[in-house]
Amino acid sequence: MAKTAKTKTPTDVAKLTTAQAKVEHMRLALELEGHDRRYYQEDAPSISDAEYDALRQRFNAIEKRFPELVTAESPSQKIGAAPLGRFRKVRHAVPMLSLDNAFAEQDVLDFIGRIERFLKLSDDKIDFSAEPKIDGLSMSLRYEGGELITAATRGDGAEGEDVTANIRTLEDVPQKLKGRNVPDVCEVRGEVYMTKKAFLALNERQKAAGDTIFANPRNSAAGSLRQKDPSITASRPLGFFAYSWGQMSAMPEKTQTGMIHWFERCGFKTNPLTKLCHSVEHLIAFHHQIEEQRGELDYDIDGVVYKIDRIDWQERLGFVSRTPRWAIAHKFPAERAMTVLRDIEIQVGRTGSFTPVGKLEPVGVGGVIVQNVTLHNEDYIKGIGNKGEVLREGRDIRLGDTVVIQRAGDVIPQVVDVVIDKRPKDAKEFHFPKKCPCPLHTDVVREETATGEEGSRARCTGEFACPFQKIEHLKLFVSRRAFDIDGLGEKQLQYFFDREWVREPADIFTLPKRNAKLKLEEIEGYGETSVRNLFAAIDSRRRISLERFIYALGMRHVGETTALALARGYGSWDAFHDACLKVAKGDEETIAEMDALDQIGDTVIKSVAAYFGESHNRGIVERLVKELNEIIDAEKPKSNSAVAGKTVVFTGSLEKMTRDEAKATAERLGAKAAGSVSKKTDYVVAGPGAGSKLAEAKKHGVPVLTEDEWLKLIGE
Ligand SMILES: NC(=O)c1ccc[n+]([C@@H]2O[C@H](COP(=O)([O-])OP(=O)(O)OC[C@H]3O[C@@H](n4cnc5c(N)ncnc54)[C@H](O)[C@@H]3O)[C@@H](O)[C@H]2O)c1
Repeated sequence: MAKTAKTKTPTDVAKLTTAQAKVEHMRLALELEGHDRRYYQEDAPSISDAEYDALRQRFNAIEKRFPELVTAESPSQKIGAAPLGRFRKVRHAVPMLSLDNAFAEQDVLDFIGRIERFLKLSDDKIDFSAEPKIDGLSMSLRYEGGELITAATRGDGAEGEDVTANIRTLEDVPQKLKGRNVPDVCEVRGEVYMTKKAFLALNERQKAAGDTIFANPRNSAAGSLRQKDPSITASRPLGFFAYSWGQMSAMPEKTQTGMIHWFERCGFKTNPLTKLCHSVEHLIAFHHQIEEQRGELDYDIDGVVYKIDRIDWQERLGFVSRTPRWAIAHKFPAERAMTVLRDIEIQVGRTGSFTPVGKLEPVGVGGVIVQNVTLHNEDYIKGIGNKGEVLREGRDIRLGDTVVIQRAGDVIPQVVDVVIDKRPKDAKEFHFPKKCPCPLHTDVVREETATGEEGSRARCTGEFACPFQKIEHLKLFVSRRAFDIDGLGEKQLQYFFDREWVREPADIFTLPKRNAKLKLEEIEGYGETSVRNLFAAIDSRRRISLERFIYALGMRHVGETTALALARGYGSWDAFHDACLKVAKGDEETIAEMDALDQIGDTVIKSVAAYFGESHNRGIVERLVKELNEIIDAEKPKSNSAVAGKTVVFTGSLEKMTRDEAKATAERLGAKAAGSVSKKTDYVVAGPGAGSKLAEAKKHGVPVLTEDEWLKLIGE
């Protein structure tokens, strides 16, 4: 049963204790990682950009106050997300970076102040190139001998996806650069976007054909570009504006604006609103002017980018982790609109958590028709929750209310205000369900937070008995980081689920056996080849690593990192399974053993106990294991390597591997990969763009290795 709500507003960062900061830092890092994955890899964000920016600002404020919490893995050090396996990977010759954000004018003044101090300027005049910030996706186009040879997305900044065939279908991208004396190697970078008109027309066509409806032009541009079949990309109207460059064998110009004109001479389109500004007043006036024009533009923009015009100064200023020091994005405030809330529906997620979704009278906000709005949780609807402090503290949301919704280049907008004057007499209070809307009508409880307190989210207690959770769990089971079954995406899974062909993970593995009856090849969209490929993909997963297997079980609070920690801690499935059964029975010794494992605490243990305490779950696991050939033991960290017991910090961008890979290799060899440099650090491995950590290493006399030296040291 739902307990009484607790009113909680986040503690001011300045008042956080070290312990509180650590917990919140970890929680926010996990939350941001999830959002990054959904946004960059799946083109399907679940919160608005404004909400995301607010989370990130708080996260950054915590790291600023507690710099010891910054690790190489922190979202503040990362760009975008690693490319998915769908496309060939392309390593960028020069990393593709993100941009620092300014929200208020003071942030812009601070940015300029930092530049003046860094360059030690006194009377020198700084010129800026001010450019609309196009809300699309960045692209790097590599030309050799003037010919287009590769096109890659940003990915995680170091590696992107090879989308050359798709990019070749864009009219705005020349196959061959125009003009004489074009440098031998030119990497032209810019933004791929879809106009608002094209986006609305595409959605109409998608709707008529019963296909995916895109949430906004950015998503539809990303989705249209990242198609396996280039003819689909060709049928979608995508534009490209050039504004930047990567590797250049020679620089044809000395300024940013000069380069923009050069791009035009090469045959590219550049944004016509770009302006050379000579002072901060100029920049701010330009920002206001573009903000006013924003609604009339045919493409989405979410701010203005200011860049130092002189390229030699850009080079001197360099980078700080994921952003250049010489540029900043001055964002626009979120767009708002007023509409009526008609209904509230409850969506049930994989772990049974409830998300109330507000059904709105459709309204246009910044070129997008909005019909749904996330209402987060019960407290939020009552106006008392964490998110409730946004303008409407104390004001609840009722069915029939006129609400102000906000969207900032985002997908799921949020309610920022309730117009009490417009509240109709018959506006109805919303009673949060005490039973799950699934056919089983299971009880609902309030979720616990990572620190064990009562959270604001409600959750169905049905676990795998609840059909809503079952399908969500199956989606996780086949996802890329779990069993990763090629050809078995959400759509196919839903199809099989609705026909009761797949109701639990083991059913996936018995599909080939049952096909004589099911005849998948007769389903529309399938054929003999695709069914053969699907079965081959299923068979190839009958051998799986222990950490993936544990993650795929979908236990609450057991994400990838925890799954890895458990796998490493127990080594084999038998040992882990045995421990889980004992934990479920309350065996104190086994609980203490699990508790002693690195990164495992009370919350995970409770969740393991709850999961294996259910006979239904034990049956699911048992039937699944029977279908597999091998659950591969987890590799225990090696202790006889040259780096066993050493502490290493990776900084800058690495050329031959991602930071994640580097860290994982170090850990496998028994080293500890730390996030910050101290006297205790044994090695700092520094790649291009290394900043403060390199300076720290020098200060403490810690040996600094190049990536190659590191690889030599570990014998790879
Ligand atoms: N809603 C979510 O769940 C979610 C998740 C992750 C990120 N986001 C959004 O994405 C933003 C962060 O994304 P990001 O790291 O790509 O940074 P960013 O979008 O704030 O800025 C960097 C990007 O701006 C683009 N850009 C457009 N015009 C440009 C120009 N003229 N010059 C240079 N760059 C230009 C480039 O693609 C570049 O990669 C956040 O502020 C957030 O709003 C949202």
